[in-house]
Amino acid sequence: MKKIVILGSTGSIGRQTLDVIRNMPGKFRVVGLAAGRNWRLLASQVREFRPEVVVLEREQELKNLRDELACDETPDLAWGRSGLENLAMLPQADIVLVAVAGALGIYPTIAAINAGKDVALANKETLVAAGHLVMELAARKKSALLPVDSEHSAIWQCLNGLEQRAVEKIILTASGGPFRTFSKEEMENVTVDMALFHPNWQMGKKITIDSATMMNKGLEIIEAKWLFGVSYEQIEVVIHPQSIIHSAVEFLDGSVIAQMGMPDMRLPIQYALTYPERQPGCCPRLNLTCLQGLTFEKPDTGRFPSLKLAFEAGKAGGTMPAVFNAANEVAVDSFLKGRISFTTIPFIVAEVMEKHLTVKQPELEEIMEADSWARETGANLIGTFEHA
Ligand SMILES: NC(=O)C1=CN([C@@H]2O[C@H](COP(=O)(O)OP(=O)(O)OC[C@H]3O[C@@H](n4cnc5c(N)ncnc54)[C@H](OP(=O)(O)O)[C@@H]3O)[C@@H](O)[C@H]2O)C=CC1
Ligand SMILES: CC(=O)[C@@H](O)[C@H](O)COP(=O)(O)O
Ligand SMILES: [Mn+2]
Repeated sequence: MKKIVILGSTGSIGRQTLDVIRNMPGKFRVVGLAAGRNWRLLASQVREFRPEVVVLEREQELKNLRDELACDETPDLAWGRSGLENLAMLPQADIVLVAVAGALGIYPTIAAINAGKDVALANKETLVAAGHLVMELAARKKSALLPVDSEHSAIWQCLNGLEQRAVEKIILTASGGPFRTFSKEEMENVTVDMALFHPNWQMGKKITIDSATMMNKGLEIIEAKWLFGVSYEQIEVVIHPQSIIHSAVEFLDGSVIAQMGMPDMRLPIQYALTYPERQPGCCPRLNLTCLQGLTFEKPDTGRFPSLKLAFEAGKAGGTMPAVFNAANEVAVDSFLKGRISFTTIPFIVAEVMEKHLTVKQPELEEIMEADSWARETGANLIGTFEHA
């Protein structure tokens, strides 16, 4: 039985991971769970899965959880970044699933790899900000990085052990989000609720906004570069509104292999957890004759500048992708709070990138410094918008 730690168990990926595990009795034992503030949901997960260690973001919610679980057999409890990192290194764990949102994921991912764990990585921001460090560390520690992001799981499945030098290009599919057909002017007036309505996937708020700006695809371009060792010239984004083809690989001989399935994250989660095996699970089946048709379009970088910014950040390298990511995180947060408009998000990211002096081959400390600088610079810019 594989022993698993889930970081971000109360979120969209975390809850779906627990569903996968629930539907594969006898295959997994949940030894650790971490969440942010949703201690009530965490308490019910603790009662169901009986982990040995549980972590929350802050001490105050941890007290609530302790009181809530008082009559039960209580697991070891911890809080904060150190709690998260220690949980990622839990000696009895075989695999750590990282599904916290944002650059916060860097710390437990590095901790898990350092402890020699296999890492099922949903958190794309980690590779965007610190890809060169994480990939090098994983290779050195012989820790497997198992992609969970649907497109990267698809590419991984298409490659299926084939040599990377046989790859001509990676075709990264994108739904285009809720504003795929909107004009620039129409996008200026969209509301938070409109942006939170993804046509195909139910996800956490941050990634849902990223899908609407197509920043998600930008982050995924950089994630793919690190996971599959390709150049940016070998990555093509194709809009595929139905989200049935999760991505494809074109090989040197012209053959294109694509991975298909219903848009349900439980399939890539399950594949990462059972790899290298395939096992029956709870995912809905794809019936090709029931599909209305699969369509494809070129992305429009005029309406969705995030894609262009991602290629620029990735090609600049060094600390620039961390700045790209952090500026986006603050901008998305401000949009969700109603402080800036939707189209201001990529504008803020572009402005912050413009001001940044890239540090080449940065250490983790320099990446985190660049991340903090970008958040502060982004926040100041956002302030000028509010007072304008
Ligand atoms: N959702 C999806 O379908 C997909 C998501 N991803 C990626 O996976 C990651 C997670 O996304 P998603 O599940 O949608 O996000 P959610 O916002 O739904 O979940 C985030 C999780 O992280 C927890 N969390 C937040 N802060 C902390 C903290 N300080 N310490 C510990 N836990 C914390 C939250 O806890 P709480 O709620 O208790 O505060 C929650 O459990 C992102 O990087 C995203 O890009 C990738 C592909 C698809
Ligand atoms: C489910 C998943 O992997 C998301 O990253 C999804 O791909 C978002 O859809 P977009 O293609 O709209 O960004
Ligand atoms: Mn994805």
